Amino acid sequence: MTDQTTLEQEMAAEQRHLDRVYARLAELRESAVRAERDGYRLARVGNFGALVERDATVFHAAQRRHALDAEHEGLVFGRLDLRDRQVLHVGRLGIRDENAASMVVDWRAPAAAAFYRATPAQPMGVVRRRMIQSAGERVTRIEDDLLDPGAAPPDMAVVGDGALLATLSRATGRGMRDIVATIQREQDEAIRSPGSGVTIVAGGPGTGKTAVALHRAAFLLYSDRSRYAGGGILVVGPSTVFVEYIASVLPSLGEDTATLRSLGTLFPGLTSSRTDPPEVAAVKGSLRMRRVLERAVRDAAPDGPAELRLLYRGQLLRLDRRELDGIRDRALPRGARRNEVRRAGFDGVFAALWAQARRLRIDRLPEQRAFEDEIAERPEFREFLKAWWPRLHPRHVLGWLARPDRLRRYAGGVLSGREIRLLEAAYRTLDTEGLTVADIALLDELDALLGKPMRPARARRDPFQLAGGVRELTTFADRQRAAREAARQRPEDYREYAHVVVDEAQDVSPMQWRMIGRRGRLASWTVVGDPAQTAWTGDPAELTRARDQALGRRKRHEFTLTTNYRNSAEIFAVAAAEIRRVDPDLRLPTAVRSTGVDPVELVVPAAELANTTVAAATEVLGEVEGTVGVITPVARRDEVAGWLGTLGAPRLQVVTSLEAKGMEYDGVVLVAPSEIRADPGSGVRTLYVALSRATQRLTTVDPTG
Ligand SMILES: Nc1ncnc2c1ncn2[C@@H]1O[C@H](COP(=O)(O)OP(=O)(O)OP(=O)(O)O)[C@@H](O)[C@H]1O
Repeated sequence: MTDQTTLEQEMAAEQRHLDRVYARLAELRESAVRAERDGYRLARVGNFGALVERDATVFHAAQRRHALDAEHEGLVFGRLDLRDRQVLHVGRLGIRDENAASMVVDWRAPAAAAFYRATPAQPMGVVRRRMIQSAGERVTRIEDDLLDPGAAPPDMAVVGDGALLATLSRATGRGMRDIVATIQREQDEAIRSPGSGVTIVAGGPGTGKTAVALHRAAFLLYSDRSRYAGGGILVVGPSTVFVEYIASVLPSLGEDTATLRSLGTLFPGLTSSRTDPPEVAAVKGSLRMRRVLERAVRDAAPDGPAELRLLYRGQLLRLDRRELDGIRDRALPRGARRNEVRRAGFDGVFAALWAQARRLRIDRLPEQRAFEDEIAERPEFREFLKAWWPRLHPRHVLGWLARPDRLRRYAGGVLSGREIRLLEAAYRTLDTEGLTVADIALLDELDALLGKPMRPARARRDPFQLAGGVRELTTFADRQRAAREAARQRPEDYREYAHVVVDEAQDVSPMQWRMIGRRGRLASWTVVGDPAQTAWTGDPAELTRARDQALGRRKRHEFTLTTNYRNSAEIFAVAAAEIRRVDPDLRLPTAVRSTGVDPVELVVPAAELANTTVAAATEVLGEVEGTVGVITPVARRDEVAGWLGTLGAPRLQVVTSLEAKGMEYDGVVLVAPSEIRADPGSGVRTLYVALSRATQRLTTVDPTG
């Protein structure tokens, strides 16, 4: 127990430092605003010298002001007392006093690494590590670890009683929080792993994989801003619900240049959040679909003309279906892209008509060139060409799969009879229900196979080129600002990301790996996931192959996280028992927090499921301050949402067991868990995910019979 006076004295000392920091912050902000204003005035002079000077004022000032505004809350969260008596305060932002002495070290700077990594066994020169919590500009709590007692001066106080656990027990808001103040050593190692190559982070539920991935993105932006903000960082998550959940973490760390996308929104112009049943997703996600799609893109357009008939100088020129198919085949050698070789197809038609005209010995037949020009003038011939070899959008070709005869033709010998029937049933509702997330990867594949129709190259904008055409000297701040602009201006189908982060990677199908891989050819990667949570029921070897292909031969750095920070020990025990059904030897993380409250398990007659669910949700809403997730089998989502109406809005969210991937709620009501488990492919694993979403309360409601 810490004595009260010591605690008060230590808190007062930290408060004095914090006051100085905020006073300095106000000064910096004021001078940034002034500099920005003066800079604009200077720029009006318009000569080169003034522009260069503006460089040092406006850009720097605006960037600085932006950072100062973004990082106000919880600015300082740590302190290190080192063996050499030096004291470092660690925070969201680096700040120096008027004599350039450090008041706060940025958490991503090398000097701050010891804050996260030092242990009693390896103190890294740290005698005492202090965590500082604050609300607004007031210090509310401090918590010390004495790492090197032998080196501690006799008057060094050590105070506090478990700030990490206190942080973990706080209620969850709608969005994920950053963990910058409490990053743990094993997490820090993954966050600061080298920027190049592939960093793979594994670990069970709640071990902070997502948090690590996002903090790593912030770390990379700090360590090499021109590379990562310039080229861009793409963060891919499983669902729209998840992307909304994590969207505020990077901005809370002062970074807003990364692009966040769900797997259903990676293809430009078409999006989906609808999921297929796992056995359908396994077919759509299989690499064998590539062969099916290759066949489709070689096929005749369904409503295209069956033949060409043309009256030329009194004679009928005619190309029948077989001849037209032959011309298309020859114009489309393997690997050619249909939209890009239209010209070759048209040339084939001209050549066949010319040969026929010669065979028919048509009277006064002109030279070949003149013959072709004459035909090309005819509107009905031009209409024919457009209908016979239209410019195809991937969505057109995907629509062809909804015709059972075509699907069987494309998939015959590639997919099994059962798989074809599954696809047939799934695509029967394509026009009414729309695309699913798995279709988006197929569209992207089709896009690669079809190629883009030729269009004139557009001039690329130089993000550093400023108004007036003067390419100015660029400073760090200048580039940072340009990078932010570049992020905003990136085209929707941008593919040159410098870094790609893939979250919940265990659920990325082979076809989805191909889609993501196309966007990361030049990238280094961070891949996080937990194989035990996968809903993938297809061929695991295919999955590895597709993933390896996307990641290339880049050097891999692997990390495993071992502590579950999300679930109470009581809740995780239930989830752990579930996964042990299929994987008794799996190494599971340790849940660090106990609430003393066991999950509630209700089994009720089917007729009472609705009432019991509403009652359970009401009770859990009363027990926790933060969010409540009602997790349902996929088929029951709308029904359950109907039972609940607006209950608990906006704290309560209804999600399917598949949408629950990566999510976290303070309380969870899980509806019909045995229906989720009943899926023979991935049921148990999906249920394991659903059972491990809650931080404090879990109630399951199962219907009997
Ligand atoms: N070092 C930490 N300090 C405080 N909170 C942490 C820490 N690490 C993780 N957390 C919290 O634990 C929870 C789980 O983290 P996260 O969602 O990143 O885990 P995950 O490994 O991605 O989980 P899952 O695989 O179940 O989706 C989050 O609320 C996160 O903020």
